[in-house]
Parts: sequence; C-alpha cells; structure tokens
Amino acid sequence: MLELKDIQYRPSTSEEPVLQGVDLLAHASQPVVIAGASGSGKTSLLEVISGLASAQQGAIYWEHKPLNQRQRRWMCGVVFQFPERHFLGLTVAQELRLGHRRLTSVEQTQALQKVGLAQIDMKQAPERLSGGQQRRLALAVQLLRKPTILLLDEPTAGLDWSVRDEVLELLSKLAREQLLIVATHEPELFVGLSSAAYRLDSGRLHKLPQ
Ligand SMILES: Nc1ncnc2c1ncn2[C@@H]1O[C@H](COP(=O)(O)OP(=O)(O)OP(=O)(O)O)[C@@H](O)[C@H]1O
Repeated sequence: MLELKDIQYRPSTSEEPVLQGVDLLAHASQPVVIAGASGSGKTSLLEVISGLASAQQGAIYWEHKPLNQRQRRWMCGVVFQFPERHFLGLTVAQELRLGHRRLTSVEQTQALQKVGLAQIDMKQAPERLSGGQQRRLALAVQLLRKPTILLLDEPTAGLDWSVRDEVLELLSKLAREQLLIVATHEPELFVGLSSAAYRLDSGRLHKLPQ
C-alpha cells in the first residue's frame, strides 16, 4: 500500500507550491488514475512519488513504512509523456540494454514478451516501430527494473483510438503485477482500468467516488 500524507511541493524555480496538502492511498494491484487539466500538477506529483523531486512537507509510506527519496527511486518505474521522443538506442536491443548492460538475449525476449512485442526484430530502429509498439517498448524498458510502482504520464496522448485500445489492454495486464498510477487529462479512457480515481485541481488532489 502506498500512502501520501499532506504533500507540499514547490520547485526551486517556482514562487508558488505546485502541490498542496496532497493525500493519496493506493493499494497494490488496484490501479489509480489521476485526472487533471494541463498545468494542474500531474507530472509534478509523479515526480514526487518516484523520488525525482523532493517535497518540502509531508511523508510517503509503503506498507506503513516511511520511504525516503532514494528508496522511491528504486521502487518506481516512470514512463513520461511521449517516451518515444527520448529513445537513445539505435536498435530495439540497444534501447533495452541502455541501463542494463549485462542483459541476456533471453531477458530481452522476456521483457518484450511482457509487453506483447515478442515477434519484433530487435535489430530494427525504435523509430521504425508503430506508435503503439513504441509505447510498449518504453514500458518494457521500465519493466526491466522490476518496479514495485509503475507511474505513467499521459500514456495514451497522441495515439489514435485503435492504438489507445491496444495500450489500455496492456495496462490492464500490467496492473496485475505492480501498482499502476496513471496521470491523464482524458480519464474517461481509463474507466475500465482504474480502481481508484482522483482529480488534481491547481495542485490539490481530490478523491472521486467510484
Ligand atoms: N520546475 C518548475 N519550475 C516552475 N514551475 C513549475 C516547475 N514544474 C512545474 N511547474 C509549474 O507547476 C504547475 C504544474 O505543472 P505540471 O507539469 O506538474 O502539470 P501537468 O498537470 O503535468 O501539466 P501538463 O499536462 O501540461 O504536463 C504548472 O503551472 C507548471 O508551470
């Protein structure tokens, strides 16, 4: 169980806090969807949860034990918005090996299997994959870290409807293995996936009735 208590976060370059009094409760295997308009603080919240940013106030717990920033970095995998824009590998295999130099070909295949990409040619450039396949590859890269919590920022942004369905189906499957937290400005797409829904308004998080 992940618990956020009274989180306040103000980036050093901001005069105002971008998250205020944020409380959140998320149970493993019960995906959470955080809805919010552009600028409401969704990305900032994912950064704080994953330890990429440090809150000035409040505490974060896993199974009732407080987590520091370093522990959160280890526990979390994050797929940011438009992850395909940040692929560095020249091939799919290279992309998978970027942070995992000793990755065996069996492990590579297993990672791709988890996201339904077992059939693709690992020697091809990531940019040559379809939009849905690129999102799957970005997920595979994070899954290699075996995250306890997988955070996704706008996972369906910029995808057409058929590819969205493909990604949503994959997320439902992944939600069985780790806690999934999705930030989105189109929450209606995730109604079938979410067990708990929140809305962020100007840095304040509200739990929505399910
Ligand atoms: N490092 C920073 N310095 C100053 N202001 C920031 C910083 N990071 C975020 N903000 C501000 O905090 C607010 C929330 O930003 P954030 O990116 O978290 O929102 P968001 O809901 O993810 O928006 P979007 O969907 O457009 O990405 C915005 O007003 C943004 O300008």
